[in-house]
Amino acid sequence: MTILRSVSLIGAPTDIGAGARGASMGPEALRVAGIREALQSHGVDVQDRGNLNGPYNPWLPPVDGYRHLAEVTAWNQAVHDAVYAELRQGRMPILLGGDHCLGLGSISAVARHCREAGKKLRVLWLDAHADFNTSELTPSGNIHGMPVACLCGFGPKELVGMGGFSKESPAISPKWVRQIGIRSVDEGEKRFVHEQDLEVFDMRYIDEMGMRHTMELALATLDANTHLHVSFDVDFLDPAIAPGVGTTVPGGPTYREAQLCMEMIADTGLMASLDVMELNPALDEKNKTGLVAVDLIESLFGKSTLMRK
Ligand SMILES: NC(=[NH2+])NCCC[C@H](N)C(=O)O
Ligand SMILES: [Mn+2]
Repeated sequence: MTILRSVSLIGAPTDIGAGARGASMGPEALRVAGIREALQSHGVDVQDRGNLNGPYNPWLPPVDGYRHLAEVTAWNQAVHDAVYAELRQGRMPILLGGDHCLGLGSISAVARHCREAGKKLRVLWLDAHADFNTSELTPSGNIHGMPVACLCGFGPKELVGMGGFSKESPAISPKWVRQIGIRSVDEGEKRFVHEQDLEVFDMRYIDEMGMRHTMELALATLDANTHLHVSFDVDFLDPAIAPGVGTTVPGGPTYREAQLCMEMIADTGLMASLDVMELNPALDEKNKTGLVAVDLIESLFGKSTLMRK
């Protein structure tokens, strides 16, 4: 039940899977917002591994339902390798995105590590979107709308196969995923989410049942042998507190709801890897969104805003 106290920051400065340019500046904005110092103040050993490299963004239209598939693959392979290397060293990788297509590289590395270590995996997907599109369903071709589907085996072989997985034996099962904060799902994508039985706690659910009950369910049935991965798309948050993202959707969790969400994750002591995705400084206001993201990450590492010890 101990949180890994050795963390490695991995920057992935690209917006290759997104529908707006600018998430490529996310890693630096998180550093400027003080992510390293914030974690250190909670006793975490932090190594900043710097930024990964990859192809530039050619900004082309989709081909066969995918935008920039070759470039997305190259970036994800770099992320996969870097995340996997940290896990092998017993360190906790924190991926600084970059757009959410990179969740594929990150989580496939986590899944590979768990498979080898005989660990169970639970993925918490904090997002406004389900990111469960396929090339047939996508309205945009933007691959940041597809990583969850790819991880579950539905996508191009370049992405589905990363880490030695395949359509027959994908990186994760939909059963391992809990999505929280969802409020924008495309029509075909919605059908597919139901078909695959993804467990989605959408905003209507959070409105009616509250964040506490939501997180109790999302974190139920974890045990000491579970690797908890958190994929935090900053657009999970209400745009009032987090305007600096490419695909804002109104009606997200408030500051307090988000804090409670993070604190309850921290209470499990099981978080072993994290993605912080989609921060877009070009759309932000004086790095306000970067700062709120860092504040919430502190809560994931046990900062309590209240009178708790
Ligand atoms: N990670 C994200 N911000 N995803 C947004 C996806 C938006 C939309 N569902 C699409 O497929 O284009
Ligand atoms: Mn997302």
